[in-house]
Amino acid sequence: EGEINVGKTPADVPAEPLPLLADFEWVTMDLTDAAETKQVYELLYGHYVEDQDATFRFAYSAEFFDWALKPPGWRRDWHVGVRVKASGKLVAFISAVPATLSVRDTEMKAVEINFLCIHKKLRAKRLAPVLIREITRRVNRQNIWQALYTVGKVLPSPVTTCRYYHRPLNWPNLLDVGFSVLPQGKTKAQMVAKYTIGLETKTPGWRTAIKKDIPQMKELFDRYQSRLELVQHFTEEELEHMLIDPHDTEKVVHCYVSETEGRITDFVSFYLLPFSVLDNATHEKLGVAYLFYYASEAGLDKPRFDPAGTKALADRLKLLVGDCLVVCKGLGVDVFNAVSSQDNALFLQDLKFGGGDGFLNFYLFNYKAFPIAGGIDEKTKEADVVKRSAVGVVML
Ligand SMILES: Cc1c(C(=O)c2nccn2C)oc2cccc(OCCCNCc3cccnc3)c12
Repeated sequence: EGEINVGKTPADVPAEPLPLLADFEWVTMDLTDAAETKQVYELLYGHYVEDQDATFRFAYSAEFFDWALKPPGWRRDWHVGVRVKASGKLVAFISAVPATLSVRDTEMKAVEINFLCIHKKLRAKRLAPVLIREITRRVNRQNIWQALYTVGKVLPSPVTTCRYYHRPLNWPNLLDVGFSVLPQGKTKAQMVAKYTIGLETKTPGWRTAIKKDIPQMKELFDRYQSRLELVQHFTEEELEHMLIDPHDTEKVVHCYVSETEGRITDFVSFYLLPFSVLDNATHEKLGVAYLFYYASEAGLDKPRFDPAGTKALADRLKLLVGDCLVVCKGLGVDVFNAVSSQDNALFLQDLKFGGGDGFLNFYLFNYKAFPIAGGIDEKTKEADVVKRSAVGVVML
C-alpha cells in the first residue's frame, strides 16, 4: 500500500498545456464569471452523465457549481475547458478541487476529479484521456500527486465499490417517469401507502445547522470518521463551505443538528441535484436528494462493532435520516438517494431504501491501496449490515 510514482517535483512537469487536436484549444474557465459558469452549466446540462437508458440527465445548477467547484483553496486553473477555436464553443470540461484525504493511516494532499464532460458529437475521439492528462499536469504543477475520482463503470482495480440506494418519496411521479415500476401483484395505492411518511420530524433538538455549530460539528465528525478507512479531512472553513449553504432559497446543501442542552450530539446533511427527465410529456424534472455527510456520538464510546453501540447508532441514524426524508418530502423531492458507504447499511432496509442497479467505483490515482469495504456483501450485492463500509468520502 502506498504511492506508486514517487520523488517527482513540479520542476519535472511540463509548464505548457499538452497538445490538442488542431481545431480545439484549452481554456481556463472563470467560474466567478456568470457567463462562463453558464457555459459550463449548459455543456453539462446537454451532455453529462445519463442513466443507461438515457431517461434522465443530471441537471446541475449554477449554484451547484458555485458550491461544488469553489471550496476553500479552489484554483481557477483547475477548471479546464476545451473550446472550438473557430466558434469559441465550449465542448469539453474537467475539474479538480483540493482534498486532504486519508487512506487508513496515511494522510495525503490530493484532489477530487469530477464533472468530466465531452460534447456528444466529440465522443470516441479519445479526448477524455487528454483532459485527464492535462488536469493531472496542472495538479502536479502544484506538487499534488494523488487524486480521487468515481466512475459508474468498472475500470482496472477500484479501491472500493459502493452500491446506489433509492428511497421513493413521491412514488406516482417515479412511476410516471419510468424510474419505478409497479411490482407484480401490487396496486398503486399499496405502493403509495408503503412509502408514506409523517409530516413532523422526530429527532430531539432537531434544527438547521448554523455557522456557530461548526466547531462542535467538526470535533464530532473527526471522531466519527476516525473509525473509517477512506476519509476526507475538513478544516472548519471547508466544513462550513460544504455544509452551511449561505442562500436562503434554492439551497443546494441542507444540514441539521440534534442539540441537547447546548451540546450537538449528531448532524446529518443532504444535497439537492435534480434530474432532467428526457422525452416525458408530463414531467420535466425529477427532484432528487443525496445523503451527504453525517456524524453521531451514538456508539462512539464503544468499539465500532460492539452490538450495543451498533444498536444505538442504528436507532439514531434511522431518526436522523428519517427526518431528512420528512424534510425532503416537504421540499418536493421525488427520491432520496444514498450509497452503501459510512454506516448507511444500518438504516437502508428499515427506512425502505431499495437497492439500485448503479454502482459507484472509487479510484485513487497514483496510490496503491488494499481494498476498502464498500458496504456491500460480495456475493449478494446487498448492503452488509454486519461489516458495513469503511468509506467516509461522499463524492458529489
Ligand atoms: C447518480 C445516482 C442515481 C441515479 O442515477 C438515479 N437516481 C434516481 C434516478 N436515477 C437515474 O441514483 C443514485 C443513488 C445513490 C448515489 C448516486 O450518485 C452518487 C453521486 C454520483 N456522482 C456523480 C457521478 C454520476 C455517475 C457516474 N459517476 C459519478 C445515484
